[in-house]
Amino acid sequence: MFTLISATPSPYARKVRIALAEKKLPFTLQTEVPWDSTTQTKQYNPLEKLPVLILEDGKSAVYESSYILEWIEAKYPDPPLLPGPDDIDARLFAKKIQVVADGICDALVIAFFEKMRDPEKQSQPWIDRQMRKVEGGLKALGEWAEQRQSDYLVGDKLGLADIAVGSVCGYLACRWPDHGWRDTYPALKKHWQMLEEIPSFKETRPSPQTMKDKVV
Ligand SMILES: N[C@@H](CCC(=O)N[C@@H](CS(=O)(=O)O)C(=O)NCC(=O)O)C(=O)O
Repeated sequence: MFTLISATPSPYARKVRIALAEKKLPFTLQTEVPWDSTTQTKQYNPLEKLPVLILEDGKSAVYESSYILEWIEAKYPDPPLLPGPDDIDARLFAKKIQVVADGICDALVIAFFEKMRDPEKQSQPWIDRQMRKVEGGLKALGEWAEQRQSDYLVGDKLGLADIAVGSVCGYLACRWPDHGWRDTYPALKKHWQMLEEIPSFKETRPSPQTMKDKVV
């Protein structure tokens, strides 16, 4: 059986948890705080990041969430989470949506840790730059949510794009509860609320974690 190294707030790990559930692939969830010295990520990932999918041999591992999802889709194609090669533009669009969703998460994580520094060491221009990426990314997601032709962002069934967007929206709701994206982008809010009722989303809702070690 697979083991997934995950963390309770991680939007990247949530994508993988949802995909494994949607494909009915059983796995052991190994929840860690990747910022603490106790994490096992570096035993499997030279980049010391989770999520890490440890394969059935207990040693080989796949890491970087978008690559883990590509790996799962290639090895376990049914049910598909991407349009087929016969609809390559839709397939590529779904991956583009994941790029933006993950990029919002990346900027949020950078801003989060910049704000953990002693106030006099924080760079406001650096935080502002990250939050510009968050706002620009959310604007794009909001437009795609408005333009969708079904309940889902690409095609007419749950796919990678929905999983990535649901994960970043859930992360914002968890870590940035006062951010106004739900008022600014009602179509995105409606899409996210629909996703959160799906069992694989319900079972993977993010929650904050407590970091023991000093990170910055
Ligand atoms: N691009 C990576 C990002 C993964 C990532 O940043 N993971 C964080 C944890 S979380 O932000 O997802 O909660 C991590 O392990 N950070 C530890 C480190 O960067 O040393 C992915 O998509 O998998």
